[in-house]
Formats: sequence, C-alpha cells, structure tokens
Amino acid sequence: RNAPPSPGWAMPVVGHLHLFKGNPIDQLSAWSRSLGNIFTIQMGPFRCVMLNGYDLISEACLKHHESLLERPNNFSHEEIFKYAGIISLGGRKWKEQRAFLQSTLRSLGMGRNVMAERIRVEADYLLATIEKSQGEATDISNLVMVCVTNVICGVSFSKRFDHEDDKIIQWLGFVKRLFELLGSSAVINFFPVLKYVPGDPLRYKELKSTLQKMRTTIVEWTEKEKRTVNISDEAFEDVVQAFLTEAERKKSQGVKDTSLDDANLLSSVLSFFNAGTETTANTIVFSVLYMVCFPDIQAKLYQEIEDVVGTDRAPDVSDKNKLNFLSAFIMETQRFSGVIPLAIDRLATSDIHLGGYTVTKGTSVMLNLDSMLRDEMAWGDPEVFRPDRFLDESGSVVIKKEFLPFGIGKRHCIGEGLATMELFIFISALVHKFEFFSEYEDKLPSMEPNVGFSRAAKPFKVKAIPRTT
Ligand code: HEM
Repeated sequence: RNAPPSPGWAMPVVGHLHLFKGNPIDQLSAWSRSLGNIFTIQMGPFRCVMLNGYDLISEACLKHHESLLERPNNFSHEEIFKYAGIISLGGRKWKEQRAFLQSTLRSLGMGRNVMAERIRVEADYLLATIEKSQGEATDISNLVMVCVTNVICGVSFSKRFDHEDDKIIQWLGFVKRLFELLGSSAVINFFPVLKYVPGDPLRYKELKSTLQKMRTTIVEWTEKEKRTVNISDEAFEDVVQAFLTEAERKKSQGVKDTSLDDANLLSSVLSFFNAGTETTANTIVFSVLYMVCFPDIQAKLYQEIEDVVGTDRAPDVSDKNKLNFLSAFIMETQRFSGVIPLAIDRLATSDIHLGGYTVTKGTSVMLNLDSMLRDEMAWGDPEVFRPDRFLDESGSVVIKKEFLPFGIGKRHCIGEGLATMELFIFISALVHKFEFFSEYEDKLPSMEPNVGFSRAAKPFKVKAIPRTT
C-alpha cells in the first residue's frame, strides 16, 4: 500500500532485525543513504517508519502532529512508566499533562527564578568538589550527574542531597543498572513471550525490581502525605506542590476526568529524572572533553568571559545574550555530541502521506535527530567541531533550522528551557573557574562516544587547574 521502501527481506518473526550490523544508529544512517529519507523497517512484531532530514521530520511533527500524539505500546512505556506520565501518555490526557507541566516549569523559571537559584547552588558545589582534587586527574562524570540529579530533585520536590548521601548514591546506582538492564532485556520488546523464560537469563525480573525500587524512592522523596495543600495558593516552589494544588482545585470543581492523579504524578516525576539527568550531564561532560581537546577554543571561551563579565564573578543568566562565543560553543557541543540520536517513538493513529509514501495507521514512527545535526548540506563539514558555525561575520549568533537537539513540534522536549539554563550556568561556571588539561602530557582523551539509548563520552580524566585572577 505505497509503503516506504525497506532494506531487504523481512524474515518471519524477526523482520529486519537480522540485517542490523554493528552500531544500530550507524546502520540506520547507512540505510537512509541507500533508501532515502523515509524507509520502513520491521522490528519483530513492530512496523516502524524511520524519518530523516529536516523537511520530512518537520512536516511530520508540525503538519501531522495530531496523528502522531500517541506512543506505541512497547516494553519501555509499559515497564518504566506503566503507560502513565508525560512521556507515555497520548491524546487528551497527554495534552492536559503537558500544558500543566509546561506552565509550571515556565513559572519556576520566571520572576524570582527558582530554577536558576537551584542550578547556581549545584554549580557552586560542583566547583568546590572539583577544586578539592587539587589538580589531580579526576573523572568528573559522577559529580556532574549528582549535581543535575539534584536540580531535578529541587525542581520536582524542593530537595537536594549531599554528594556523599547514601540515598543519592543508591539512586545513581539504580539509574546505571536500569540502563544496563534495559540493554540486556531489550529483546523482550520484540518478543514479549521471553518474559516468561524460567530463571532470569535476560535480567527481566531484576529490571522490574529495580524499577519498583526507583518508584518507591520517588514516592518517599515527594513526601506527599506531609504536604498541606491550599487551593487558593498561587505561588509554589516545586512541581509536586503545583500538581497537588491543581489536582485539589479540579476536585473542588467536581472535575473527575483528569490526568492529574497519583499515578501520573509519579510517572511524570520519574520522566523528569529519566529524560532530564543523563542527557544534561552527558552534554556538560562532553563540553569539558571538547575544551580539553581544543585548547584554543577553551582559551577563547575564558577570554570572552573575562572581557564581558570580568573575573570577579561567574556569569549569570542575565549575561547570556552578551556571551555569543559561549552560546555558540554550547550549541556546537550539542550538535557534535548528538546526545539523543533518535527522538522518542510515536504511533501513527491514522494514515499519513509523507514524502510520496503512505505511513499506515498503527505504524511506529521514529525521528532521526542525528540526520539533521549531521546533515552535510546544512553544515558543510558536520564532522568538524567548529563553534564559529553558529556565528555570523559580525559575531552575532545564528541558528540553522536543522539545529534541533530537543526535537520539534508540540511533543518536543518539555525540559528544553531548564536544560538550556543548566548548560549555560554549569558550563560558564566551569570555564570561569578552571583551566582543564588532559590526564596525559602527550595524549588527548578519545572523542569517540559510547552509544546506547543516549550518547556519552567514554570515561576520561581531566586535571582542573583553578584560574588565578
Ligand atoms: C541536554 C539535555 C536534553 C536533551 C538533549 C533532551 C532531548 C529530548 C528529546 C530529543 C526529546 C524527544 C522529543 C520528541 O520526541 O520530539 C525529549 C523529550 C522529553 N524531555 Fe528532554 N532533553 C534534555 C533535557 C531534559 C530535561 C532537563 C528534562 C526535565 C524536565 C527533560 C524532559 C523531557 C520530557 C518529559 C520529554 C517527553 C515530552 C513529551 O513526551 O511530551 N528533558 N527530550
């Protein structure tokens, strides 16, 4: 039925899974080169259409948005989110959840700017902890992960943990193990019957118990029972308080059919942790890696801060519009690292006509964000790290339409504002405070990333030497 082309013969049961060779993201890019920007792959029982390039992705997300609101019924939505919360909901319930959370996050970032305050506190802790290393080679990735996790704890339920606190160390252990277990049991996504294999060869039972521990921890942290809710309160300091107040308000108005309930509160907060910590932490760690690998760029970043802000204080959000090279560097870090290569999958709920083909109802639709961030036509030399590509001749910031690391359309990343603020505050504080060097005199760390659900820098250590002012 005028379906987009596929890479070859789909075997019974496995479909095209047998054709994947090496890194799956590279394989998908290779197929887009041979088959074009739209193609079909059968992954076990799931028929998926892969979209590449700005034209098709923006057409799908902007013009056909209403047909792509739902998520497919798959393993991760079922096991991680139990089909609840902002990431997994679809249709009307998703619209309500999204509108509420979006306006709450926006309010937290305005006026007194509770968000910026919380990020600043974490940035100060990060600098102080790195300084304790006294120039010894250190892997900063865990430290950064604790700081961005604390930001999500603060924004969600006004909590922060000391870096040595058992609770946060245990949480990071869960997160690390969750990603490993999602890898080992991924095959269940395509063959659900494997859940029932005796013993636990695919670590499915361990996955379920890890997720249960994560949910219990979040319930504990939100301290719902201890909170008092007053529906006339307009001001709030965190998402949980705003959520409970709005839920109570709806109840008092007799609204019954609402997604503002306990199950969605828990899964939405869990979504913030799952979508908003590794992504942000990995980007910050990549920025330090690139500073080490490109000392001239690192020097230029510091020089700009010295010229525009001075050396007495770290930049704050009000300086952002004057620090054009820093903004360009952060965007190039996001483009070059491509922390999220594929957006979160969607389900076509009606037939969609795209690129001369028909995407039939019931198909999963996957958006290859990498195909835009590394588009040769758009960037010329996408394989080169060059922040200047985001500046014009007069030094003003220019952003190409293909720069979409947070996705596009109504279902794009809800945390974009928070993430952008975090990247600016953390990265500018690091540049201002330290000069970073490779662990070795004669060798730079590898820029080749580890690829899983997201991209991360391969483990590396840096020497952080405080700037003398
Ligand atoms: C550098 C950091 C981040 C990157 C690169 C990133 C990227 C993305 C991308 C590509 C998507 C999918 C968009 C789509 O399907 O079109 C997404 C969705 C999402 N992100 Fe982020 N994200 C980041 C940080 C955050 C933060 C800090 C939060 C915390 C609030 C967050 C929460 C979410 C949620 C809840 C969704 C699902 C939205 C929905 O389904 O409506 N993200 N993100």
